[in-house]
Parts: sequence; structure tokens; C-alpha cells
Amino acid sequence: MTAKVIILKRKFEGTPTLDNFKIVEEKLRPLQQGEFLVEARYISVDPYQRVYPPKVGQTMLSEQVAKVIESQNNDFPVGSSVVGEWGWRTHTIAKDVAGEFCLRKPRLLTGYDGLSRSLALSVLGMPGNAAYFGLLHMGKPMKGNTVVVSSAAGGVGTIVGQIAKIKGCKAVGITSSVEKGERLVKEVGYDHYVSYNSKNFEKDLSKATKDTVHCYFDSVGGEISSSVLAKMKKFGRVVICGAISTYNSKIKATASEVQTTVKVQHLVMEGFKVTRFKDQWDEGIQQNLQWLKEGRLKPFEHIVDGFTNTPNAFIGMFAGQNFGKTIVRVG
Ligand SMILES: NC(=O)C1=CN([C@@H]2O[C@H](COP(=O)(O)OP(=O)(O)OC[C@H]3O[C@@H](n4cnc5c(N)ncnc54)[C@H](OP(=O)(O)O)[C@@H]3O)[C@@H](O)[C@H]2O)C=CC1
Ligand SMILES: CCCCCC(=O)/C=C/[C@H]1[C@H](O)CC(=O)[C@@H]1CCCCCCC(=O)O
Repeated sequence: MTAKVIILKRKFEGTPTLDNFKIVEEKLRPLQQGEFLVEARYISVDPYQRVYPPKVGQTMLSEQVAKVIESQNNDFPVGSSVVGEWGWRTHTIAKDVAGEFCLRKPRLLTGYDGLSRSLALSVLGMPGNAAYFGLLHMGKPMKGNTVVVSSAAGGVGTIVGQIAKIKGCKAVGITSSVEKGERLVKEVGYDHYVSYNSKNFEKDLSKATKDTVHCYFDSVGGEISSSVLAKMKKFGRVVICGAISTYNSKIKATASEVQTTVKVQHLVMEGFKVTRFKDQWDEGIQQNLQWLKEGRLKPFEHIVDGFTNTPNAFIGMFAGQNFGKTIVRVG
């Protein structure tokens, strides 16, 4: 068996380009006891792969949903579907990770009858839990609150907006264009959208929020966030999920002055990495699954076909080509 593997050929500098990646072939040896051979079905591309890249020459990191096609491990029989951290590669000799549940441990996908297994990389996986725990544990949205979400049309943002609505809030989504904004309202259920590329951004944001933001779920940072912070209500909560507007910057971003607003408005600003919730992981997955089955949570996935298109999917995500979670469907 020969695997196709995408490695980091050149260190990222600025926005990723095709030249950062190389596809190589790797001949796989026969399985040993305890191992199983997985064939990728869906590969996740995520902003963190830009922030925490592998060393040059090594495989791009990521989770994937795969099928077991050969096995020397009774816990992972041939034909089963698994999610695991195998990176941008078509085939992998996998083994279990000793000990308790962790995100590095291969997990069998069960209970997916009638559902696409790609959901394990979106609503029923890491982005779903970032939305669930980030909004509910830190954003603490209360009925009637106005919740603003940046990168609202993305993998995490499409879920945050829906959970905010489930909790009885008014949801305002920020995105790059009118087209994506209209989809946020019509398809996702946001009450309003604001395009950060509009020359009336400040005015539009004021109108959509009535200058009263109780909770800001921030995935972008930078100037967009300065504008939202200026509209926070006293004792508001700011959840720092990410800062994608800075990830491709060649100059290290310095902190802008938020102290005055945070002080004057008595804001609580809290950041998180979703891995912090590993001990409660299943709570988020099960709640999102229940909402999905009840039709209260809709999955939004931007599916890109073909393994060799994985770098394009990654690059496209930074250019905002996605609506929902970017996932590569292999083969
Ligand atoms: N804290 C945690 O544990 C986790 C954090 N994250 C973070 O959440 C954020 C969203 O991740 P994810 O949902 O996977 O990705 P998305 O699906 O949201 O994709 C990225 C989006 O970012 C937007 N974007 C790109 N460049 C800029 C820019 N310069 N300014 C504003 N928006 C920009 C684009 O949308 P648009 O067209 O609207 O510009 C693009 O679609 C990231 O910051 C990521 O690092 C994700 C998972 C877990
Ligand atoms: C905590 C960031 C570590 C990044 C590198 C890494 O170890 C990735 C681990 C992922 C694992 O494959 C399954 C996951 O869910 C992990 C990613 C968690 C991402 C958290 C931070 C995301 C961000 O800042 O965009």
C-alpha cells in the first residue's frame, strides 16, 4: 500500500500558498499486532494548522474521518469508521493511544445512522465543541441578550449563531460580504448581519446591535473587534475564540488598547482553547447531536472534493471561500 501524504515544504510566511506544500508518496509496511490501516474519507482543514504548523518536511496536522480497511486490532474492525489525528494523508497505519479519552485517541464513530460522518469534523466534533463550550461557558448568553459573532459564516460561527438563537438571544453575525451575510440570515437563522467590507460598517453595526452588545464571540480580532468592543454593554462578556485577522500577518501583532473599554464597561474577557474541555467533551457532542436530531441545529459544511485539493481548501478558507466548516472529501 502506498499512501499519498501532504507535507509542509516551506515554512509559512504570510498567507499560505501552494508553494508551501508538497505531495509525496510513502510506502506502508505490513501491519503489526494492535495496528489497523485507515483510509481517509474526510480531512479537516482548520486555521490552527497555520498557527501551529508541523516542522518543514513533516505531514500537515489535522483530524480526519477514515475507514478501517485492514486490522490487527479487534477494537477497530475492518469496515468501521473512525476519527483520528492522522493529518493530510490518504492512508495511515494507526494504533490506539493508551489511557483515557483524549483528542489524539482514535474514536470509533457510532450513532451516525443517516448522518454524514463528516459531521465528526464539524458540528459533532472540535468546531461544534468550540462553539458550544465557548458560548455557553464563557459567553453565558441570557434570553434577550444581543450576541455578536465574528467569522459568523465559518465552521464555528455558523454553530455559535444557532446556539445563541436556541438560548433565546438576538444573533448578529459579522462576515466579509453581502452574499454571505444574506445566507447567515436566510439559512443559518441570524437576526442580522454586518459586512466588515461595507464602508458603512460602523453604522451598520450600530443599527444591527442598537449599540448594545451583551456578548461578543470573537474569532477574528483586529479592528473589527475594536468596533464591537466599543458597543459592549456594561458587564458584557467577550469570548476570545481566535484572531484569524492576524494569523497571516508577517509582523507580530501588538495588543491594541482595550483596557479602557474593558475597565469602563466592566467587561469580562476570556480566551479558551477547546482542548480545555476535553474532560466534558461528550457533553458538547451529545447536546449538539440532540439539537441536530431535533432540527434545531443545521450543519453547514463547505466540502472540497479530492485529496490533492487539500492545500487549495486551506488557502481558500483564509480567503473566505467557505460557508460553514471546510472539509475535504477524499476520493
Ligand atoms: N479556541 C479554540 O479552541 C478554537 C478556535 N478556533 C478559531 O476560530 C476561528 C474560526 O475557525 P473556523 O470556524 O475553523 O474557521 P472559519 O470556517 O471561520 O474560516 C475562516 C474564516 O475567517 C474569515 N477571515 C479570514 N481572514 C479574515 C480577516 N482578515 N478578517 C476577518 N475575517 C477573516 C473568513 O470569513 P469571512 O468571509 O467572513 O471573512 C473565513 O471564512 C479561527 O480564529 C480559529 O483559530 C477554531 C476552533 C477552535
Ligand atoms: C491547542 C492547540 C494545539 C494545536 C496543535 C495540535 O496539537 C492540534 C490538536 C488537535 C487535535 O488533532 C484534535 C483537536 O481538536 C486539536 C485542535 C484544537 C484546536 C484548538 C485551538 C484552535 C485555534 O487556536 O484555532
